[in-house]
Amino acid sequence: MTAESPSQVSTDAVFRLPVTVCRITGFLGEQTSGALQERAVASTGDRLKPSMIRDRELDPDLRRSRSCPDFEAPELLAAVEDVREAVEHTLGVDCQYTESSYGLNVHNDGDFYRPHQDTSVDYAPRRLLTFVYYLHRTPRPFTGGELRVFDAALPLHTGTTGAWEERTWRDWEPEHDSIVFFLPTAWHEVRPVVCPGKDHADSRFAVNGWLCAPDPAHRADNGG
Ligand SMILES: O=C(O)CCC(=O)C(=O)O
Ligand SMILES: [Fe+2]
Repeated sequence: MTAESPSQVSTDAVFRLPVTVCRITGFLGEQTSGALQERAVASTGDRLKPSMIRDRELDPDLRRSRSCPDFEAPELLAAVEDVREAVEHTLGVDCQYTESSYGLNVHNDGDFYRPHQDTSVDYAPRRLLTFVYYLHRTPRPFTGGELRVFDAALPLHTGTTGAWEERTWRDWEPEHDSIVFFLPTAWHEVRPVVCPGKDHADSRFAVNGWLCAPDPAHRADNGG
């Protein structure tokens, strides 16, 4: 062993760590989730716009779905607040003084969202926690549409990164009335949806949002 190479670990070695996803099924119960599902189905026509990436760009190679940014789901937000502390403990994040932002995303036949992160240093850095709540008709009228969450790949030595093709992952079913929470830094994607009938009511509906650190510019005591 020489001073220059004290370790036998390859310079290409990569740590692969599972990313924690906190998933709750039967979250709102049959009646509340059914009512929310009906409101989601009723969001059609002009209310649905092609989904953007980074809140402002259309990129059909990266994301294909439609979104309703002004969808209201106060009962869901109240339930998220009820489990917030438990989720914080599980994921190791503090969201006590956060503000939420959310919208409805609709995936129909052939729709997808390629691997991405919900936050980065220069995009939406105030997002601290991602949540996605799923709604669909029963039995599930589509296949695919799993939420794929990639394991983290950390180089042991600076200068090497895990090759994208060698990534490992876990898929989560977008089951009606289930919700997942994960850190917005996690790499994730929506697998392509197969919904042969193409009926809007048969879509994969998801209320997707974030708990965000407050913007200092909006503080009530700002400047005081
Ligand atoms: O619908 C999902 O499962 C995830 C959606 C998503 O990743 C996003 O909107 O940023
Ligand atoms: Fe995302």
